[in-house]
Amino acid sequence: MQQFSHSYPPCFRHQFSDQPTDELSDNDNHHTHEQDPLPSIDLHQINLKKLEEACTDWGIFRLVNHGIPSGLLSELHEHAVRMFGLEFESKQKLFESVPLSAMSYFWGTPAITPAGVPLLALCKEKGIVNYNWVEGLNIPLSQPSKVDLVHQPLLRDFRSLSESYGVHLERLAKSIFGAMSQNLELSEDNECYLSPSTGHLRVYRYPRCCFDNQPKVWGMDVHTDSSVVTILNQFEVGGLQVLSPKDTWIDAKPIPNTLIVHLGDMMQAISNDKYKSVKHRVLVNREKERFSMGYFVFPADDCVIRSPNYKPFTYPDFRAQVQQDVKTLGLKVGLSRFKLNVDF
Ligand SMILES: O=C(O)CCC(=O)C(=O)O
Ligand SMILES: [Fe+2]
Repeated sequence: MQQFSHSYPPCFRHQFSDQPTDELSDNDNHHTHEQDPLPSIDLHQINLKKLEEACTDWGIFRLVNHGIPSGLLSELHEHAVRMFGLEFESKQKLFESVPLSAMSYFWGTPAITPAGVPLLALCKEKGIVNYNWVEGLNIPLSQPSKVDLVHQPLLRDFRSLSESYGVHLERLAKSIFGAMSQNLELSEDNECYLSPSTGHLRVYRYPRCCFDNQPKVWGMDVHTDSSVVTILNQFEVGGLQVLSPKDTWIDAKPIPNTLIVHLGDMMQAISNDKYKSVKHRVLVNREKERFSMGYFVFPADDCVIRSPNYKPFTYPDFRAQVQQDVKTLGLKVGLSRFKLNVDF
């Protein structure tokens, strides 16, 4: 067994015996020069028409000229590599010693409660592998600096880098939402549809996965995000796929100095289904670990979403329904739970 696999949760270790190689795999595709199929939006000069098309047809776009210093992104990457690379048992202990409001650690599922606790204990040692091949850190950005991490320098520095990154993400989310509101002609009464205080960051490591044949294992299986928007940074290794307007899966490759913006379920509801909450998934990689970071932002808790296709509802109503469905059915049903005139 590889030595570095000791940083993996035990359920990610057992298939793991060969050497990593430097060859590029199919989804390690950041150096290919094919044309990027995703629509691209320039934050310096948002073209409203192009944005409208991207939101209506795709529900996802690539953001260029975002103005986040590349040094900040590479520092975040280095810290993530160090933190996830700690031996699993000490990593667990480390995160147990800090309040969930500062940071929480999870693996096997991206579904966690608002407090940061995984919703499902999916990691089975034997039998069908139905957990996602991912480890993550959840970092709420709402109460910056209130948490005392003085005795944990690695986490303290990471938290502080995350807060600096959060300031940029808030700026980006506000600009993008502002432009979408203009296109949708939303009134100023709808300002609560985007509440930066709900923002949180998820940092992921997708461990190498050596399943050759079946069962099919996902880094993250097909889903839509519940957010208004998600702003994603992928480091070096690809694997993210999105459902295109033609209903085919396409690679959303890591391209340096660009971010990926997903529209989430809340944005689809706010736009009364004019905009799409994009379906996406993450492939596993045999040769390389993958790191990514997603920022998720939601409506204010007491903000009622009113759209003709939907019963009035708040984001906490939606989240509670998702959590119940994940617990009882093992999957998120999503927006159709809140639509008018839908039979279950
Ligand atoms: O890691 C990625 O590229 C995507 C993560 C994602 O889809 C999510 O956290 O909802
Ligand atoms: Fe997602």
